[in-house]
Amino acid sequence: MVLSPVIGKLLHKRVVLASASPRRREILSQAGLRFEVVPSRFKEKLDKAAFATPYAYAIETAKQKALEVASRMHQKDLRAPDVVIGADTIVTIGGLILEKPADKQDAYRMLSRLNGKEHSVFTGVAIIHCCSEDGQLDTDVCEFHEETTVKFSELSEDLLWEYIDSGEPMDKAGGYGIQALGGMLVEYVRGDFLNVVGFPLNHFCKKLVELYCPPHREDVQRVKHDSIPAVDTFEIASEAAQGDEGCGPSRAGVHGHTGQAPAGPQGPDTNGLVENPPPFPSDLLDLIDGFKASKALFTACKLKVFDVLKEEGPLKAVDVARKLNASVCGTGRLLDVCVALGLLEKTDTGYGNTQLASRHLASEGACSLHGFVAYNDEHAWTVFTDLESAVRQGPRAAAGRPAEDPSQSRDQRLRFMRAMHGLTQLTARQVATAFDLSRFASACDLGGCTGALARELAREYPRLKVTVFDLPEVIEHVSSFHPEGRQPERLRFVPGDFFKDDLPDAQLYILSRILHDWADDRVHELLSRVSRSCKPGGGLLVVETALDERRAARASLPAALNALVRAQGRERSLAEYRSLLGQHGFRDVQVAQAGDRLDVVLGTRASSAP
Ligand SMILES: O=c1[nH]cc([C@@H]2O[C@H](COP(=O)(O)OP(=O)(O)OP(=O)(O)O)[C@@H](O)[C@H]2O)c(=O)[nH]1
Repeated sequence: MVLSPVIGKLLHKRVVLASASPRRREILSQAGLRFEVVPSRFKEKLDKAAFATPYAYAIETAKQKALEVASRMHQKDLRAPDVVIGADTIVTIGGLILEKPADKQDAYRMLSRLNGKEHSVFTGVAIIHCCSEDGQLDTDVCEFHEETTVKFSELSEDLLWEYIDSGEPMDKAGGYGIQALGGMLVEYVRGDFLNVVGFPLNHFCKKLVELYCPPHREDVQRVKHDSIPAVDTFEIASEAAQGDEGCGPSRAGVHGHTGQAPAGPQGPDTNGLVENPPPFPSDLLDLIDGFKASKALFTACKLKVFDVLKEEGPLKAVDVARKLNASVCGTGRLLDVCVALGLLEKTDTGYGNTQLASRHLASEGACSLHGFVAYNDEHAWTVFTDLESAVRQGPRAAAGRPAEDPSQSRDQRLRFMRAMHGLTQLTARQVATAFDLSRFASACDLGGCTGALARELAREYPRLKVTVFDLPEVIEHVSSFHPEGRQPERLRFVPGDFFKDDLPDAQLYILSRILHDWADDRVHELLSRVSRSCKPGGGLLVVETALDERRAARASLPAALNALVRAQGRERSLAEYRSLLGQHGFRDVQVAQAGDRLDVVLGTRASSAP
């Protein structure tokens, strides 16, 4: 990936975004930057007439915003962050600078000015490197601006007022948000779109390259000879950065007001020539630390940090600690780590959940993965400590251990059900719609657990009747997963063992995340039972994470390792699933993907027995 080396330069630094703008926060976090948010208290009231150009005004405002945060943080802790980023977006038309409208009338004045015309959007950005020494704050400022041209269509008064009444203009420079409803006002954009939204990401990354990955010495010589800039595009420079001696993390590469890094040698060797240090292994360090990040996430979930903050956040560390009955120091550190991991946000008022955390890490909610996290913390974590012996001796080494049996105890069973419920809810829609299943009037989800997939199927296909068939000790707990009460009429739960009992009648059988739990002999036994129950023309839908080269390596890696540490069962490739269905009398086998982690295989029962 070309981009990561540049943003990666900031990964091991404490970075603060000195902005209250949710758009800036989103743009930077989507680019993979890890940072805290501390909105600036600098009043945007500089004398515009004192600046030679509109962008000089925007840059100065951005700089003052960032400096205010740096010095406030320094005064508070006598320790400033490593980097503070400030930005200011303005709109200019006919020599006038437009900022955020003060009220609706002001928004109307601005939008009327822009109506039917071209205008410029400038964002000034300041990247401030801080250093606290002997109680003194020392700063290095790198600043730049970006300009984008935007043309508005001819808009009616009614439309303008309708837009103003939507409330959208009020916190946006020039009184419109191009990324939302305001996009409808715009005829064309020339330049960086994200610059209009509030942060020129591309230019920012180029600046990081200049700051952290100064050109090779040879390139500098080439510049002299050819007059071609060594870092002429961000992509080229960042590619170079991957093997570049100039990518060290030290402040040595960070330079002052112009933002230009020196192109000189990095250090002499005995011949007076440059000794190139190896590239800094940021990705490797991240990998080494990866397990700590997982454990921090697991611990925060277990302590219900995300639940507390969802209900009562933002809260200071001391208040979170009190609610968790935990130490203030330990809680503070855990919260800061969660900020760095992008799970929490920190502002003046305290710590709050990111949207991701509220949605997926709090224990309640349709998209909660809290149960899945707990399962990984309490079960997978322990099982994976056996990875070394599984690798040395192969998966059979694990066969001496008791099978990974989620029905061992009531608590373990419930934990497993919670994990499966969260995971299935997250993917149910993608699975249900991977194929058009409307030709089936009835379906039976074998091992369908809490019915999360069955419910989605019933919702998606209004004439489909769905049976969930699972062990009695599983079915007994189903109601606790659907606290709203009654199940939909077309959904029923039947207790039974798919290896022993008659399978319920259905036109479509579903085995979702079941086959990988079983060794080959058991898979054949199960598929032949399904095949016998399924009438010609009926279907079998298999849902699994297949070991497949098509998928990005990362997504199928955990599955590959699961197969090693599990006492029985194994992951299979798509070709194997196809062949298994074929061997058991299913024809026209088709494959589809459900999201980036699941494969769905659908076969139709042939009329002749296999
Ligand atoms: O199309 C869009 N244009 C502009 C915006 C948003 O407008 C504001 C610009 O205001 P400013 O630069 O002063 O930033 P603030 O929001 O006040 O936050 P600071 O704390 O950084 O001063 C900015 O939020 C843009 O994102 C838009 O959303 N769309």
